[in-house]
Amino acid sequence: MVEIEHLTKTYGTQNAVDNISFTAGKGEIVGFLGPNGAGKSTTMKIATGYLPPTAGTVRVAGYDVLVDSLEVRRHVGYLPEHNPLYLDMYVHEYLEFIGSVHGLRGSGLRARVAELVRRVGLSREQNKQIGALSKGYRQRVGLAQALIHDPDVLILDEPTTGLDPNQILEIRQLIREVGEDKTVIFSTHILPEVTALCSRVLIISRGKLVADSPVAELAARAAGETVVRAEFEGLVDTAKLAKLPNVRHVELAPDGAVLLRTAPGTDVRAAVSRLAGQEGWILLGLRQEQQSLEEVFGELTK
Ligand SMILES: Nc1ncnc2c1ncn2[C@@H]1O[C@H](COP(=O)(O)OP(=O)(O)OP(=O)(O)O)[C@@H](O)[C@H]1O
Repeated sequence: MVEIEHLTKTYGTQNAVDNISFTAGKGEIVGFLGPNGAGKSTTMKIATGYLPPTAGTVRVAGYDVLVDSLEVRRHVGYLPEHNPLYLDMYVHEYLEFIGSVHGLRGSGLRARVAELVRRVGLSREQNKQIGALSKGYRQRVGLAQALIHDPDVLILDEPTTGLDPNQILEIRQLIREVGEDKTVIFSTHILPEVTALCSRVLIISRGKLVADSPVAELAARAAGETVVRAEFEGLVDTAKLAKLPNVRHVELAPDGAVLLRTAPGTDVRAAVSRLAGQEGWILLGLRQEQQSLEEVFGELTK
C-alpha cells in the first residue's frame, strides 16, 4: 500500500512535484504517465525513501518515509530510471550481495537468488559479468534486485525503456505476475503499455496530478464525446439523425460519411441502424470511433 498526501518537492524555485495525492493498494498495478520533466522520477524517489519531500506525507506499507525510512526500504523494491548496477560484478555475485544487504544469508539467500534468476529469465546469463550483459538483461538484473527481499510494493521507473519487443512482453508478463499480490507503480512513456498492464493510470503534468482513473474510463472521461461514423447509400435526412437520443451534433465528413458526435459512454449505433430501417436508407457502414489514449494524454498534459 502506498499513500501519498499533498506531496510537494521543490528544487530552488521550481515545484517539481506540486501538491499531489493518491493511494495505491495491494494487487494494483498503477501506471504513472507524464511528459519529460513532469515529476514522475522525483515522486518515485520520494516514495522509495531516496529523496525527502519538501512538504506532504508519503507512507509505504504504513510507514512514513521520513520517520521510518529503513522500514520503508524493507517493504519497497525500486528499479531506478538509469538502473545503476556494479558492472564488474557477476550476476549471481551482485544479487547475493543485494540479498545480503537485505539480511538474507546462507541457503536461504542462495535459494532466493536462484528463484529470481529463473523468474526474470536470467538463467543463461547468470554466470556473466553485468558489464557484459545487453540492456534488456541488465534491466532484468535490476528487476531481480528490486524483488529480492520480496517487497510489498514495487516501484519501477521506466522498466521497459530500451528493451526489444520480445523483452518488453516478457518484462510486462513479470510485472503482471508480481502485481497479483503486491502494489506496483511504474512509469512509462509507452501508452499502450498502460492499457496492457494497468488497472489504473495516474497522469502528472508540470508536477500536478491531472488524472487518476481506471484506464478504461480515461478515454471516455477526457474525450467528452464519442464519434460514430455512418455511411449511407445516397443522401439521408441528417436532421432525423440529430434527433436521436444522445446525439449532440451531426456533420458530414469530406468523403460524404455522416459523423454523429454523441455523449460520452453512449452507443447510438443500434438507434441509427433502426432509424435507417424505418426510413428505408441503405446503411453501408457504421463505426464507433474512440479518442485514442494518445489524444487524451495530449489534451490532459498540454
Ligand atoms: N536534483 C535536481 N535539481 C534540480 N532540478 C531537478 C532535480 N531533479 C529533477 N529536477 C527537475 O524536476 C523536474 C521533474 O523531474 P523528474 O525527473 O521527476 O521528471 P520525470 O517526469 O521523471 O521526467 P522524465 O520522463 O524525463 O524522466 C524537472 O524539471 C527536472 O529538471
